[in-house]
Amino acid sequence: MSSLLSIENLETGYGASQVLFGMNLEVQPGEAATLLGRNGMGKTTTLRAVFGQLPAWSGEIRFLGERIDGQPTERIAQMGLALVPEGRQIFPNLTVKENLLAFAANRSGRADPWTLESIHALFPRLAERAQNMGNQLSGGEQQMLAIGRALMTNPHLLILDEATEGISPLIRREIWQVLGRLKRSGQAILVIDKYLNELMRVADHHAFIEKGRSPWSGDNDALAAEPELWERYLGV
Ligand SMILES: Nc1ncnc2c1ncn2[C@@H]1O[C@H](COP(=O)(O)OP(=O)(O)OP(=O)(O)O)[C@@H](O)[C@H]1O
Repeated sequence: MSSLLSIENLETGYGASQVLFGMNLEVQPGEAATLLGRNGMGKTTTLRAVFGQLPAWSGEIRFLGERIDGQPTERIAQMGLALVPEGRQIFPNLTVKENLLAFAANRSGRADPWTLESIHALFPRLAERAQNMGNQLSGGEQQMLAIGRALMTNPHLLILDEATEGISPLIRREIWQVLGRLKRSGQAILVIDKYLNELMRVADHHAFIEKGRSPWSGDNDALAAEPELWERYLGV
């Protein structure tokens, strides 16, 4: 099976400051994968490179088998890669409904593409809030909207940076349930978060990042069998 997303020996950084030193990461079709690591290790930087927001200094990034390093962000998004960014980046002056419709497209050519109705069924709170402006939402509601907006592009791969950071426990639980449902429906997901127990319930495959390198990757059973890894790379 060829990987959906594959990062090989990626090096990049900001100006003279190198952050990634040969990063590797793979996400397979239909898989829920995680990228785990302490603050400042290079998770967001890896995503910036994937989305063409930072140039790769060396190494290769492939999506659907095609080289995407060096491609513009818009082209990468159109191929069916969707990001729920840290900070969510909801349009504050558009309604919830307008936010959901802003990028609606069937980029993966799904037979049953997401609609406003199916997003509302997934997150009933968004139906209640349909006419509210983006800036009238709680952090958790904004995150639901950011996920809904990404799904409305019908991506091959949904990537979430800090999926549940700063969100109330109740909505956090709802977001984990939704991610579990998406995964069971066959949606490929790459998720960054710090809640390891929840990540292990939702995801099949895990990769650690430490100082811009990837020292370990493996499946749930392998991660569960090596709790010393959690201490070493996450400090938990
Ligand atoms: N725009 C930037 N300019 C310069 N350095 C940056 C920039 N963004 C991040 N860095 C640096 O790059 C390193 C990796 O940051 P990155 O945001 O990728 O880490 P992270 O693993 O996502 O952690 P966090 O959870 O704190 O976001 C850090 O040392 C950070 O200070």
